[in-house]
Amino acid sequence: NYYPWGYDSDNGPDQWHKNYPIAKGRHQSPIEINNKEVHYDRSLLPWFASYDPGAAKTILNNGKTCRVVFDDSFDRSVLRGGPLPGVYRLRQLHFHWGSSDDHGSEHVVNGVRYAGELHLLHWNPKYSNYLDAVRRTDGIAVLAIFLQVGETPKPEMKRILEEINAIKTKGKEAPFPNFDPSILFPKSHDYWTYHGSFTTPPCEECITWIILRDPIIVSSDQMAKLRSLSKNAENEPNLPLVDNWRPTQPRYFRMVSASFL
Ligand SMILES: NS(=O)(=O)c1ccc(C(=O)N2CCN(Cc3ccccc3)C2)cc1
Ligand SMILES: [Zn+2]
Repeated sequence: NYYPWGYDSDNGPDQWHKNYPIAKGRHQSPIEINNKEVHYDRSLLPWFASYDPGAAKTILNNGKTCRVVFDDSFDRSVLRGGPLPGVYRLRQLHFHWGSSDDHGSEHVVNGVRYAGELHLLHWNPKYSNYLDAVRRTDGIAVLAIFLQVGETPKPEMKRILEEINAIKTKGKEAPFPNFDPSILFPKSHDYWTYHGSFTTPPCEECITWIILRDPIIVSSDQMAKLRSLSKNAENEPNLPLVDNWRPTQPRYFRMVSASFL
């Protein structure tokens, strides 16, 4: 009796371990980042993204998030440097957000919850494909950027949010050509990094997390736009797609390193 995972009380984060035992592992994400416990590592290198706008393909609503998919059939859009041993291919980006502006991010910084969190997922092409990379501790790299509500929103977010009307319900997909997600990055590349997992099932512990210290500013209206997505299919009763974030998990004996002082 397969019952899909979600974020409700009967299929939410506290239940995931029943079908995905790794969810109770020792390297789970997200986590709380506390400045007092961070290791300031001056040897950490800067990271670089070299993205080809032509790699952007489609934007979709899978009932769990809003995702933009990129062509990852060769090293076309890559992330490198920082804690990474080589180049990692950009495969998709997606968001997590709350039901109101005061929460919605997955990682929490010194007790601060942001309105949302943008994840750019990359995989290590030393493995034959994404599904193989998911099974390796150095298989995946996710660049995470916090969304903070403010008065001067980032105009670059508009392109994604304009497409929301075309993907209102689960299963809807629309062409999303010619988009370079690095236009969404904040000015500073300062980051924290640690080893963790997918924040959704299958919760594989294959991710090198690179979390930018500085958020990007979005407007309350832009967050409302994300909340206008539905997790149901077109012909079903409307269920708002909100609060698609996993609570923070135990850090156990993991080190969080910072690239900045
Ligand atoms: N929030 S996050 O960045 O951690 C994140 C969460 C989920 C995904 C995601 O789309 N998948 C995780 C595994 N992958 C497919 C898959 C691989 C092996 C077994 C089963 C299924 C789908 C990507 C990023
Ligand atoms: Zn995510």
